[in-house]
Amino acid sequence: MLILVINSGSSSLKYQLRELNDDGTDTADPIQASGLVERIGVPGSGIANHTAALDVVAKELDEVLDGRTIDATGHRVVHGGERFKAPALVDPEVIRAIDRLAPLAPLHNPPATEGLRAIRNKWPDMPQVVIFDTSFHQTMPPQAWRYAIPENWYTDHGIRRYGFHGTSHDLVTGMTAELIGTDRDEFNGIILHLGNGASATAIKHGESVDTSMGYTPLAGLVMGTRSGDIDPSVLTHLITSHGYTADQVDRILNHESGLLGLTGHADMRQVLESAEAGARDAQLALDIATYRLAKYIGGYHVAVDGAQAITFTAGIGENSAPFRARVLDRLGVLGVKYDQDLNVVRADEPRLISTEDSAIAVAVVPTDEEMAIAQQTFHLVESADAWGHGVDAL
Ligand SMILES: Nc1ncnc2c1ncn2[C@@H]1O[C@H](COP(=O)(O)OP(=O)(O)O)[C@@H](O)[C@H]1O
Ligand SMILES: CC(=O)OP(=O)(O)O
Ligand SMILES: [Mg+2]
Repeated sequence: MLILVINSGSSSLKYQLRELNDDGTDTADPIQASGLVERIGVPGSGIANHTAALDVVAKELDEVLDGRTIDATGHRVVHGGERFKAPALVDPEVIRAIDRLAPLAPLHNPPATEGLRAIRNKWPDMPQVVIFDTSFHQTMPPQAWRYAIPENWYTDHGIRRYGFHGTSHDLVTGMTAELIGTDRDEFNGIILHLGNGASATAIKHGESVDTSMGYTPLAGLVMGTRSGDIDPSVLTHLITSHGYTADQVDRILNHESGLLGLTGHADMRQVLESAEAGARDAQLALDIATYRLAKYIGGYHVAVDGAQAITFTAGIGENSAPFRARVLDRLGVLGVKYDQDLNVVRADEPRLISTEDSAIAVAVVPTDEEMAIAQQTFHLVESADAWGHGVDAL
């Protein structure tokens, strides 16, 4: 089965065309094509919107497909609100529901529904599946997802913690349990997804019980360009006393803060290089980022009643031994011990970097959101087919 995976960002569209076996597993060479359309909606880029971006993708795919047809498309959708606790097969009502969630994710959900409609218009018979970043976190208990604000802000406006990167946290939870030889149902741990966006998730009995992102993906850890946690009064103060508009504050906290705001570099590699070269701002940025991350790990160790493993994943988590070392060096009080020789970049497979006598296992596990989306799309389309045949037979 050929599955197109679409990840619509606010100004970009990433895609992969993946080939799966009849049982839903990857073929030997699963990635048939992949690409990235950037600068969507940026004046002068020639790509006005996500519909135009999909025209570019369709042209690129035509050459690869060589007459074969795509069987289904799986879309990453950032916000599924409280409604979508699992992947869903797309119909017009589902698209409208995602549209209604747009106020919760103004940069992410509108491009996603534009993509859904564009594909429906281009390939009307192709099944589409939506997979939500928020779904995995719907198992959190209210003590983790409610904010201490008036109840009607939640009931009237949906203000609560949702959490993101769920596809990755879910996949990596299963892989970590397998790595340490525990049934997923019995696995308690902490997953650190550290990419451009970064989030930590507390896992109890294999499910999310807390996560560092909140109402939006701005909350929590220090990220490439996002501030993470900040006193909300800072925002109102900048607006009422320093002449900022709400839009400016929002843009600066999302796009000009984090590592970029502290050092001028959003990329962790550059921050580590400058710190090695003695730059004070880069050293401070690393201290802020690793100190905050270590505090989340300590908190989540409590939240899960004792973590069996701490897992690093995504761009920084998988590739940066120096960043991992700076975090782990802060966890001695928890009895965490790692092996410097194991803490190096190695082949793309899950592995432990802790010592035998570490109180908590430390793992590095490569995430693969596209693979997970393709597999979930496959299974939903297959079961819908089975259901469809069942209905026909009645
Ligand atoms: N070898 C490395 N050392 C440090 N950081 C790295 C390395 N390789 C990648 N990164 C970081 O990973 C980040 C991207 O992570 P990734 O998970 O690919 O992001 P996203 O999918 O959110 O775009 C980059 O900002 C970069 O700083
Ligand atoms: C939700 C989110 O933060 O996604 P990304 O890491 O892709 O920016
Ligand atoms: Mg990512």
